[in-house]
This record gives sequence, C-alpha cells and structure tokens, in this order.
Amino acid sequence: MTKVIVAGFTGAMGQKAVHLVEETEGYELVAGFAGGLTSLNPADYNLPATVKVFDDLDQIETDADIWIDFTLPSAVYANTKFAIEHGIHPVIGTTGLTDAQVAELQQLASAKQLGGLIAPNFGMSAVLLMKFAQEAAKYFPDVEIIEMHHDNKADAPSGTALSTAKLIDEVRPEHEQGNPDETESLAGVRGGDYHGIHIHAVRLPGYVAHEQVLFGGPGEALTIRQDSFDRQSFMTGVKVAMDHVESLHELVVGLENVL
Ligand SMILES: NC(=O)C1=CN([C@@H]2O[C@H](COP(=O)(O)OP(=O)(O)OC[C@H]3O[C@@H](n4cnc5c(N)ncnc54)[C@H](OP(=O)(O)O)[C@@H]3O)[C@@H](O)[C@H]2O)C=CC1
Ligand SMILES: O=C(O)C1=N[C@H](C(=O)O)C[C@H](O)C1
Repeated sequence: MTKVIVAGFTGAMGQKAVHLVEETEGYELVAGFAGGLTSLNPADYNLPATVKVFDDLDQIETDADIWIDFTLPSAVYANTKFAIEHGIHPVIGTTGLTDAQVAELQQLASAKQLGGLIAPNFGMSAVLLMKFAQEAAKYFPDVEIIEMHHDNKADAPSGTALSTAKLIDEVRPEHEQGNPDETESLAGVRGGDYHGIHIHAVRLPGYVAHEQVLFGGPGEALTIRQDSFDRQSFMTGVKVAMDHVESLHELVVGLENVL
C-alpha cells in the first residue's frame, strides 16, 4: 500500500486529491496538512481516525511515501524541501516556484536519488495546449497568451501561462514583436512581458481554468484554447503522477515527461 499525505487538503484541489487517494486501490491517505486549521481532529474533516492532521510543517511526523501539494505559492518551496529531505516523493501541483527554487529542489532530489514531479498543470487539455503551442511558435513567432481563472486564484500569471511562454521562448526564432514605439496610456494594458511574450490574466467568477494562445501572421491567425470546466479534470494527471513518481530517480518538471 502506498501511503500519501495531501498538503492543502482543505482547499479546492486538496479535497479532490483526498478523494482521489481514498478511492484509488493501492493507495492510503495517511495525513493531511493545511494552514490555519481550527482543529486537528480528522473527524472534523470527514477523514478516518487513522489520518493524521497537521497545521505546522515542523510538527509533521509521517511514514508517507508520496507528498501531494496543492497549497500556496508562498508555502510550496518549504513543503517540497521538507518532503525531499524526509524521503517522501513530491507530486507538486502548487504554482509559484521560481526557476532557481526548482533547480535547488532538483539538486536536493538528485542527491537523494528521489523521484518527484512538479506539474504546472495536471490537465490533459493544458498539457496538449502547451505542446501544440510550442510547435506552432516555430512557424508563428508573433504570439500572446490570455489565461482566465476563477477570482479566488492567488497568483498571476498562472503557472500554466508562464510555462507556455517558457516553452514558446525555447523554440521561437529571435524576434522583435509589435511596435517598438508602443506606449500605454493605461498602465499594464498590454499585460505582463515574458521575454517579449505578452501574458494577460483574467479573473472572473464562474471560470475555473482556461487558456488561449493567439498566434498572428500575415493575413492569418491561429488560436489554441483549452478549458478546464471542473477541477476533476486535473485528477487524471495526479493519478498518473502517483503511479509513476516512485519509479523516478529525479525531480521531473512537466506531466508530459511521465505520460
Ligand atoms: N497543477 C495543477 O494542475 C493545478 C494547480 N493548482 C494550484 O494549486 C494551488 C492550490 O489551489 P486551490 O486548491 O485552488 O487553492 P485553495 O486556496 O482552495 O487551497 C489552498 C490550500 O492550501 C492550504 N494552505 C494555505 N497556506 C498553507 C501553508 N502555509 N501550509 C500548508 N497549507 C497551506 C489552505 O489551507 P487553509 O485554507 O486552512 O489555509 C488550503 O487547504 C494553487 O497554487 C493553484 O494554482 C490548481 C489547480 C490545478
Ligand atoms: O489556481 C488554479 O485554479 C490553477 N492553477 C494552475 C496554474 O496556475 O496554472 C493550473 C490551472 O490553471 C488551475
């Protein structure tokens, strides 16, 4: 039986992950971790008495094999480091890790020969969107990204939009996009700028997680779009990660690398 701790277990994604672990044969939920809890009694969260509940990283004592993390950008680095240092395979969905933090965590994991996965998006439609967008950018170097999310989202841009921009940046030909003399009469109206790729973040009630990558060329345009209408869409990818992470020997970034 593979034992799992879910960090952020009270959150929107954490709750989905808890149910996934509970309903998947071969896996056992052994602990939940979240910030700002009023009780450490598992019954208060409809969890079996065997599940330990923690609200402080330093208090965590667990024999978990896998650490699933859906917390906050401000917590994810310390959480992932804790997991690796304790020999727990991290499956990280939380966004906001910097490139330097990822590199440091990868070194830590390699030193321990511990497998793990960081995925900015566990949804198949988003993984495919990123793949297709990278391919399209070889032929359409003029590109902008629009990401749209629910209005409780803490971070902007989304980890997915940033990853999309990075993947495009790896392949698109050296390129000056747009009017070099462009000015903004309203600050921020052209969005964020990642190496010349503009990213626009929309936050609205009713939305879950959506992204459009817009390419423009002489007399034509290509739009690639994905929609996650329900957070259940991310659970297929989390299950794939759970199934693979113990056989990895390094900290891998991107679900596409274990599919
Ligand atoms: N990779 C992917 O496919 C996806 C990634 N995400 C990412 O997952 C993260 C969580 O999203 P979502 O579930 O919507 O967010 P929520 O706000 O619903 O949940 C956040 C959870 O983290 C807990 N938490 C807050 N601070 C800490 C802390 N310091 N230590 C431990 N736990 C803490 C919260 O507990 P409490 O409320 O008690 O403080 C809560 O359980 C975000 O970064 C989001 O971008 C989301 C969807 C898909
Ligand atoms: O906060 C969310 O909801 C999501 N976060 C991830 C991101 O920032 O890319 C993945 C997905 O977009 C949902």
